[in-house]
Amino acid sequence: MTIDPRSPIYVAGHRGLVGSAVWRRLEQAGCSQLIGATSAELDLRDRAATTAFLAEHRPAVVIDAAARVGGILANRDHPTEFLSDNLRIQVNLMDAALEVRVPRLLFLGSSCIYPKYAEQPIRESSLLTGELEPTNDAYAIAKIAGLLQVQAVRRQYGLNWISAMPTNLYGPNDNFDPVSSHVLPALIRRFHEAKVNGDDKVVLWGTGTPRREFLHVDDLADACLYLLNHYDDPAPINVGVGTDLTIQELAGLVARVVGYTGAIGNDPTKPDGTPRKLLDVSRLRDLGWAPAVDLEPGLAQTYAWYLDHLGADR
Ligand SMILES: NC(=O)C1=CN([C@@H]2O[C@H](COP(=O)(O)OP(=O)(O)OC[C@H]3O[C@@H](n4cnc5c(N)ncnc54)[C@H](OP(=O)(O)O)[C@@H]3O)[C@@H](O)[C@H]2O)C=CC1
Ligand SMILES: C[C@H]1O[C@H](OP(=O)(O)OP(=O)(O)OC[C@H]2O[C@@H](n3cnc4c(=O)[nH]c(N)nc43)[C@H](O)[C@@H]2O)[C@@H](O)[C@@H](O)C1=O
Repeated sequence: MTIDPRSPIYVAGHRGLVGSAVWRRLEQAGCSQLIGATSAELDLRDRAATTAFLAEHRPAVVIDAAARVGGILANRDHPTEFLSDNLRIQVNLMDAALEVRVPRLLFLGSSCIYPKYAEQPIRESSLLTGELEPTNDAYAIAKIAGLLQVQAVRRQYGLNWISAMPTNLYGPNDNFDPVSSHVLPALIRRFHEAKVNGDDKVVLWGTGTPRREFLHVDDLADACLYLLNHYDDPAPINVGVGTDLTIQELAGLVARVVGYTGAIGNDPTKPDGTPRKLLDVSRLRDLGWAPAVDLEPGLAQTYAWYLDHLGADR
């Protein structure tokens, strides 16, 4: 199945980290009928408004990059909203897409759907084989419900919908808020501010020992288009780079890119989360896709973007 660039494509969440990268990638591919709406224009938690929007625009493709997203503390401290908002956003969007029989839909989950102690690297078949990481179990359950909805619609209605499970992402348009962000943008900001203020120590949350895998969002966007053109299977597919590093090693890399030369400490009172979640990306590699952006140049590009947008609202 190949996406027709002249067909209407709705990118839900098109101003976010992922949605904006997907939008850029689709533009690059010559897609001329892109549809987007901010959450102020269309709150996807509003079922009637979502149904009306899909009925009006009748997209041929929907990419669901709209969600309540955040780092480890945001997830830990707001499980109610991470469960409720994400369930409502995805159920409303998929129900509305089903009503108008959208032929192709890509749902985005996350590597946190897999068990906390899954065998590494994590294969798609590990789903539901063990307990979830408690700091993000609400978010993970919402995402698992989303991929099951995709499978149910495929089975019952024969629509060619798919799910992808990306690893931790970073890049332009990320959330750099010190409390609600993920680790990579948080560290870019913290090391930058320490450099500017002449601080001699930056403190990391947790022990620094957890391992994480980081994929540049432009690679994810490219993978999304690739999957829409080449993937047609009910099973979710992992999207990652296939290598990981410790948070302490990541901090060293960010410090080097930012030009911070002071000490790096730890705050073990903050949660570590999952010890490791390296995705097995062999199914995606076998389909013929591989990432293009290495971590260090990707970090440098993201830091340059951060400097260009200092003080700007997302
Ligand atoms: N960031 C990461 O590391 C990872 C992300 N993912 C997945 O990728 C997807 C996108 O995440 P990401 O881009 O990082 O998140 P962002 O927070 O950067 O963007 C989320 C987008 O969702 C939109 N949105 C949120 N709530 C609503 C709502 N009620 N109605 C309409 N739109 C809404 C926002 O719209 P607006 O800007 O208009 O308010 C925003 O553009 C999510 O499904 C996430 O689970 C998966 C793995 C890792
Ligand atoms: C993508 C994925 O992201 C989330 O999971 P996570 O990978 O644990 O998220 P994180 O990026 O916030 O943290 C990664 C690691 O880094 C450490 N850490 C150090 N210092 C900072 C710091 O300053 N900020 C943050 N956020 N973490 C820090 C932190 O303690 C942890 O050990 C899910 O909730 C869920 O949203 C999801 O699906």
